[in-house]
Amino acid sequence: MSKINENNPVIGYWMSERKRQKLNWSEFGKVCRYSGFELVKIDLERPLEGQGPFSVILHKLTEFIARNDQQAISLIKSVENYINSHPEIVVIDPIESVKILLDRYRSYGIIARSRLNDIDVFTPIYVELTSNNIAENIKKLQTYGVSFPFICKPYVAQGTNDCHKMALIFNEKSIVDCKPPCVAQSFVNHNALLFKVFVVGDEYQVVERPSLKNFYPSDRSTIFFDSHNVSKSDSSSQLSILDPEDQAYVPRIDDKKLKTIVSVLREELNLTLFGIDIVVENETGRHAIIDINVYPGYDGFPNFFNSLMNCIKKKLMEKHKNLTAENRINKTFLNCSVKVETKLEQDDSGFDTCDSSDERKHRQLISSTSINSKMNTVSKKIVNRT
Ligand SMILES: O=P(O)(O)O[C@@H]1[C@@H](O)[C@H](OP(=O)(O)O)[C@@H](OP(=O)(O)O)[C@@H](O)[C@H]1OP(=O)(O)O
Ligand SMILES: Nc1ncnc2c1ncn2[C@@H]1O[C@H](COP(=O)(O)OP(=O)(O)O)[C@@H](O)[C@H]1O
Repeated sequence: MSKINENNPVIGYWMSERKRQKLNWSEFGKVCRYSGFELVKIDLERPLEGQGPFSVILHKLTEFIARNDQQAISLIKSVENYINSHPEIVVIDPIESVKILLDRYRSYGIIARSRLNDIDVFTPIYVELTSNNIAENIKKLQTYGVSFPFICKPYVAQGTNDCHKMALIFNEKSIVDCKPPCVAQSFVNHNALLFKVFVVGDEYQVVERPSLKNFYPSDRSTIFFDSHNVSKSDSSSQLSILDPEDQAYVPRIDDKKLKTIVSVLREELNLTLFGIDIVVENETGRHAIIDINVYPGYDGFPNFFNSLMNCIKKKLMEKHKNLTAENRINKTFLNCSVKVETKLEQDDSGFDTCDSSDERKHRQLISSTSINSKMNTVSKKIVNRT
């Protein structure tokens, strides 16, 4: 086992204590040490500048990004500033991409506009409701074609206490149960089976989870539920028990489609760690994406930490390659400029070509590129590749 020394690249991370425990994160510390990395928890209350240098920053800051108070805003701002002034660091994942996914309306828009349409993968019809005016909401639902029953989902997708509190609405008189701002989305019958896809860079794993049973428009009153009581691996909600006539049919996911879904969304979202929730519509077999999550729980993903390590190494290699290329381009550019200046002025141009800031950044990264030689130390297992 390699020993940590000052030259070892550092992975700075931040996630809540709850998530650390859920993931059994100290095991990842061992995987890091084994691969020659040091894993250090970032102290968000201190300036980041003094805590590095980091080769990688891995974070789940959704609870701060989702909050709108001054303290959370300035905390995220300072992390963003630090990241912006250190382009040599691999960031998993870009805060800008995370922000998009925390907004359900925006993430559905990305799916709806993507080329997933071409393979008949869709997001169920949705509309945002921002007002408490019932007549206005009825009109909006009709205009956009949202049908009964539909699910009312809080605007914010992750990171708050209320973001998993949903309402299943069966008729017009219950529209009063919508709590704007929210997204109203047509309910797709899918025989209570949810396919959860966990993505780690170019690897992914699909697990099956319980989901809501089939529902139809009716006079019944609204069903309020917390999604975490329905679709976790150990959930056993009454809402998931199929009616006897539905029990024979078992939805299947199409592996080819799944592969395309993952590769299109990786590209669209610019994320490394995310989860996609898919249901397969009864009768048509069409695949509907109903939710995308930032840095999910990976419950059921075999050897998640090894995959995460492999992914980090690949991303460092890519970053190294890009910075080297950028550096080469800059050098060429500088050389040209120097030549032009020399020609024009027949004089010392004043350019300092030997220690550009890019080169300094490059050196900082490369001090950690003993990484290259460590590329193959982690056993490579798993799964499907995009
Ligand atoms: O693991 P965490 O940080 O508790 O976050 C959960 C988790 O990502 C969970 O995903 P999954 O592992 O069950 O797929 C997400 O659940 P949903 O798919 O039901 O949305 C949650 O959104 C995350 O919760 P949080 O809102 O606390 O970020
Ligand atoms: N459009 C939909 N059609 C059918 N069922 C849905 C739909 N959207 C959500 N669900 C059900 O509600 C649950 C929670 O919805 P989801 O959007 O994934 O919320 P969360 O982000 O809280 O997990 C899903 O696991 C699924 O059972």
